[in-house]
Amino acid sequence: MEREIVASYEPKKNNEIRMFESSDEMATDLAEYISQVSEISIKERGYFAIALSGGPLISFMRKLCEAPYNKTLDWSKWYIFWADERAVAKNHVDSYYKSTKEDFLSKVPILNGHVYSINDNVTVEDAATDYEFVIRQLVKIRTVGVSESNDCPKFDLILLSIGSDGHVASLFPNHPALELKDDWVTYITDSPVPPPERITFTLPVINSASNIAVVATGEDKAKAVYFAISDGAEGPDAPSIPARMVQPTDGKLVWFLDKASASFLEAKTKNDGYEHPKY
Ligand SMILES: O=C(O)[C@H](O)[C@@H](O)[C@H](O)[C@H](O)COP(=O)(O)O
Repeated sequence: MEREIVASYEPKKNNEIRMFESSDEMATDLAEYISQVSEISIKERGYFAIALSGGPLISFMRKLCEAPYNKTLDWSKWYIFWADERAVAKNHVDSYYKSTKEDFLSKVPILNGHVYSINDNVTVEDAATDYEFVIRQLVKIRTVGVSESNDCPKFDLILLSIGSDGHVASLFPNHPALELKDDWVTYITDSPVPPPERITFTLPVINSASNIAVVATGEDKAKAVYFAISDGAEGPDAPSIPARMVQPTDGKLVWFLDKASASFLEAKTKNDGYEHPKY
């Protein structure tokens, strides 16, 4: 007898879930997705303002440095930001700027003047204030768009990766930074994942983006992914998963999942007697 397939998780409105068999397939699709979003943004606004973050993201963007994208994309219209950054020197091994420069920026013709990295010569608090100021200037002249629902910047694309605790950017479970409503950029000094000092976009800024993509790889993300994606998922940990609070106001959210990170979702969907662990 055929098993009944029931979708026992309900993806939220404006959420799309893409699952991949291999890292290569994910990288191919992510490059195509970023390319399409950049083309649409440049056509509609004349610019492409993209915010990056850490984790495996940059390696998944590797195909943008190859044909056809290295030749076809209008790189002169790209503006680079970071949704979060570790407060370390730009040449420090922990710096997202450093790894992004080495693995992406040095391989494509993005203009140096369009790369907005964090000031690494000041305290983490001042770095957050400076970064918000810079973004405010760019919103004024509309290099970065503005949200129709609030005065937040409307990045064309914010790329995030998810940690095993469900953190996105440098927004960690139960951290007061999750509650901020008026700040665009904030700082933390107590990150549970080292290094402790970081700056991060706040949830209102993330959720005001036109497009958000979250990349998840590895079985250690399966629980967080399930709680983040599934509206109906319950459990004491569920409400504290920061990735669950990522929900674009007017934009669209796409999840890029490898098989391991999607394993709880798939098990729940198949209704094949799999007893989902209770959290
Ligand atoms: O310092 C951090 O906050 C981490 O580097 C984090 O941002 C990372 O993106 C996730 O932990 C996923 O990374 P992996 O998929 O490599 O586990």
